[in-house]
Amino acid sequence: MEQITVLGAGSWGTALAIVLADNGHNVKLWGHRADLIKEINETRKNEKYLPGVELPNNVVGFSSLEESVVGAHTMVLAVPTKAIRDVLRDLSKMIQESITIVHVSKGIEPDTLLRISEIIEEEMPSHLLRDVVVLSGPSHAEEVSKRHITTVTSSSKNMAAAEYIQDLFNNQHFRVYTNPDIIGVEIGGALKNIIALAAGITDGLGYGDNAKAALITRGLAEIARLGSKMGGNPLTFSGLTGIGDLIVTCTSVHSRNWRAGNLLGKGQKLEEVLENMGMVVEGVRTTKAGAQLAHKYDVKMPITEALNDVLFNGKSPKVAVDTLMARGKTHEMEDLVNIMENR
Ligand SMILES: NC(=O)C1=CN([C@@H]2O[C@H](COP(=O)(O)OP(=O)(O)OC[C@H]3O[C@@H](n4cnc5c(N)ncnc54)[C@H](OP(=O)(O)O)[C@@H]3O)[C@@H](O)[C@H]2O)C=CC1
Ligand SMILES: O=C(CO)COP(=O)(O)O
Repeated sequence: MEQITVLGAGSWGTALAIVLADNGHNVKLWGHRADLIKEINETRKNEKYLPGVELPNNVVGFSSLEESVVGAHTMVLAVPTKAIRDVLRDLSKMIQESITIVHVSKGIEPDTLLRISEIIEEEMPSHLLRDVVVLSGPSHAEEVSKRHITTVTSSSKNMAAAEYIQDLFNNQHFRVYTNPDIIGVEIGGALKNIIALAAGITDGLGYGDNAKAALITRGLAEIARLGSKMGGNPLTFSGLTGIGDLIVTCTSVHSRNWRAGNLLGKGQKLEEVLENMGMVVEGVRTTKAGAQLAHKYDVKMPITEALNDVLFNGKSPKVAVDTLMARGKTHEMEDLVNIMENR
């Protein structure tokens, strides 16, 4: 059994701490708010992020980052993407030996357009970083924490590291696959949040299941077009971290991205929506990054661009949908076929 540190005591960090604890590991769960950590240690609950869920005794909360990392050579990074650089900078000052970082965040950094594994490689001194692994897939924390059946994918440039993480997390409720395509896995996991926001918007506007199916399918087409051009394997997008995560995020009330989109579709302003959500809505930043990536790689991403106009350029959701539907006619598969032929 191992000593593992989970960095980030929100919904996902806490749910993954439960999975690891169920597998017999000793888990140190670090959160930057002392009151939340006190609640976790005194009540075995994290009511804000996972109401009603009891934490196993082998999950111990820490509000000191320094104390939380003692004795661990594997760390799960489960903070929102905008906090990752700060946490890594602090972390690198507190460890002496090299570690494996498993990141579970779904986003792309605007402007730098870096994937999370690239940010980790940039921020961590190379002598302190053994491997970077991403664990991603259709997995709402609310269900994982209740031990409902879930499947995810472990991916790394080093397959031995991906398999090590597969072994660490895999259990009867939480089945872990491996995939060597870290680019495809990270792009699928990040960009599905854009489509989930859009699916929430069409639901909020009162459109039905046909619109939802259209968004999931055409959303997948634009994610695969971009991801393939960035070097991802086109097949990855038909896997758990592609279509799998699109389905679960676009169709579930658990999804914060879907819920935020739904409120936008009903007429609320973005600032108001984010203020009331109380949890991270990764798709907002990632939409900005997605539109920048579409431009950089010269790939058509009409849904991403339409959402970018709604979020940042004041376009109304209804006008954005109308504009999408009024675009010139096109072939369903042509762009992806061209990209694959030119690889
Ligand atoms: N929830 C889910 O089902 C899943 C989430 N993910 C991904 O996991 C990542 C984390 O999301 P999730 O746990 O859901 O988010 P939550 O909003 O539930 O929790 C985020 C946690 O990170 C903390 N935090 C914020 N900023 C910092 C910082 N600078 N330093 C340290 N801690 C910080 C928050 O603290 P505070 O209380 O102060 O805000 C909060 O405890 C996201 O990228 C998300 O896409 C992936 C799969 C499933
Ligand atoms: O990534 C998730 C499920 O796989 C969680 O999605 P949200 O961040 O939209 O809640």
